[in-house]
Amino acid sequence: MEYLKKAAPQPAAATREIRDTVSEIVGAVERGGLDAVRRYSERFDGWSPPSFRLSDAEIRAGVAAVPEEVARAIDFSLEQVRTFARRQRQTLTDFEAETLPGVFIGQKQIPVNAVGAYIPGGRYPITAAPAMTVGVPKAAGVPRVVACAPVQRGTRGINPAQLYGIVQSGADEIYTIGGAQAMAAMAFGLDGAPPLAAVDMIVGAGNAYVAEAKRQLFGVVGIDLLAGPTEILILADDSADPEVVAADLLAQAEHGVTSQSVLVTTSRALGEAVLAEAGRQLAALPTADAAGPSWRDLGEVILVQDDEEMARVSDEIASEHLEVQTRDPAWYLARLTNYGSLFLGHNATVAYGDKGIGTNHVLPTGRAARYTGGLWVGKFIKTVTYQRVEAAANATVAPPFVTMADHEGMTGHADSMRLRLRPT
Ligand SMILES: NC(=O)c1ccc[n+]([C@@H]2O[C@H](COP(=O)([O-])OP(=O)(O)OC[C@H]3O[C@@H](n4cnc5c(N)ncnc54)[C@H](O)[C@@H]3O)[C@@H](O)[C@H]2O)c1
Ligand SMILES: N[C@H](CO)Cc1c[nH]c[nH+]1
Ligand SMILES: [Zn+2]
Repeated sequence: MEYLKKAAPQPAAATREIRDTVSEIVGAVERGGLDAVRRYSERFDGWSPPSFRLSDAEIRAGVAAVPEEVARAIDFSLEQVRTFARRQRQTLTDFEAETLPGVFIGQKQIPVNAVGAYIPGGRYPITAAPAMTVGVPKAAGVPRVVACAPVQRGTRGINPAQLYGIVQSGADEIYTIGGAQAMAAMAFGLDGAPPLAAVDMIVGAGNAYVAEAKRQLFGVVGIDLLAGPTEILILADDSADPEVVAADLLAQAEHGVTSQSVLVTTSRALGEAVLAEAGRQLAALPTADAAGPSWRDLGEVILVQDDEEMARVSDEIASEHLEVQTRDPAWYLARLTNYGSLFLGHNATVAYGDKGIGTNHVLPTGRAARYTGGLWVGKFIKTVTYQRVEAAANATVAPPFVTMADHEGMTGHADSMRLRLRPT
């Protein structure tokens, strides 16, 4: 393995300042409710409306500003994401098995009752975000989905295209609240007129304060996963087009200076061509863009011997997004084990996934793909279990379990089971 370009060491994920600020905000919202939310909203966003919850009239006025072509594109994206989520939902089934005569063990799929979805603002108000975090829980059958999004800087509301996406995705309540205070508000609930009833789970991507709030609120509520700065890894051989590979690396570098873009290749010629091409594409950008520093500091090009070594390095990196631009992508589909989402062949691109080809764009970062996949319909569904036992089966199951409980000294447990052996 040889580095044709090596990244600088990654900055630490959450600084003490962020942890302390978020801890203060979360504590204040828990104790002070709406007053605390208003205080932080004024401080960080200059935003203090009479009510944080959008009325029907405000929603109508907001979405009226969305160009028709943009609305149709968002509809298309939402439809793709919903279609795939519904197909995934069908893979989660209830069943009951008779594991011993008279012993019935079953599982049931129950949607979470109330979900809070955070829709991030930012330099790029991402219009596919509502499909991922509102549309998918709705496809799971979640009865109540609350959406929170920050006020768009310099305006008096949520970005209209994001608001359109939130509405079309089926949100039941919409609040113009951003940051850690939004996450805490959804987790603890707010008194007010109308009140915001606490949810059971909070999901979605956002800045470092939003991610840290999710981490601190885990336990009070469930969370989806900790989705940090975007990453891309491309595996390519000499069949790949350097212009396409460079464009795909720089597309994710656009997310910000903490985004990592890595190419692993079996071809020195391709690696060198991609480096030259990335330089050319960056120079052609109209403005000084985040992609520049991100690629310069965190971009990496690694040369390997063969497909097997390429797969081993890829599994070690465990990237959020993984593109395979080789002659035989099917071999990689069968071989690879660690990635958030896989993009197979020369036509598939992370950007398609980002904008809503069907898979979710909230994905594990920072090597979390070693142990989890991304957000999906199953995250909003609890697979719960049950047992039913017929009287005749007590004679089979009670004796070994009573023996175990007696051996452990757990007399209460033993008695609970012995009682089932009494003649009726
Ligand atoms: N992984 C994904 O799927 C994905 C998608 C879209 C956006 N993102 C990320 O979302 C983020 C959007 O950035 P953003 O910050 O503009 O929007 P945001 O919506 O994540 O956060 C805005 C809020 O941050 C809070 N905030 C700002 N400065 C603060 C401070 N000093 N102390 C406490 N709170 C503060 C404010 O309350 C504000 O409402 C980016 O980091 C982007 O990479 C990720
Ligand atoms: N790449 C981001 C995290 O998967 C999502 C996104 C949406 N639009 C652009 N990018
Ligand atoms: Zn992206």
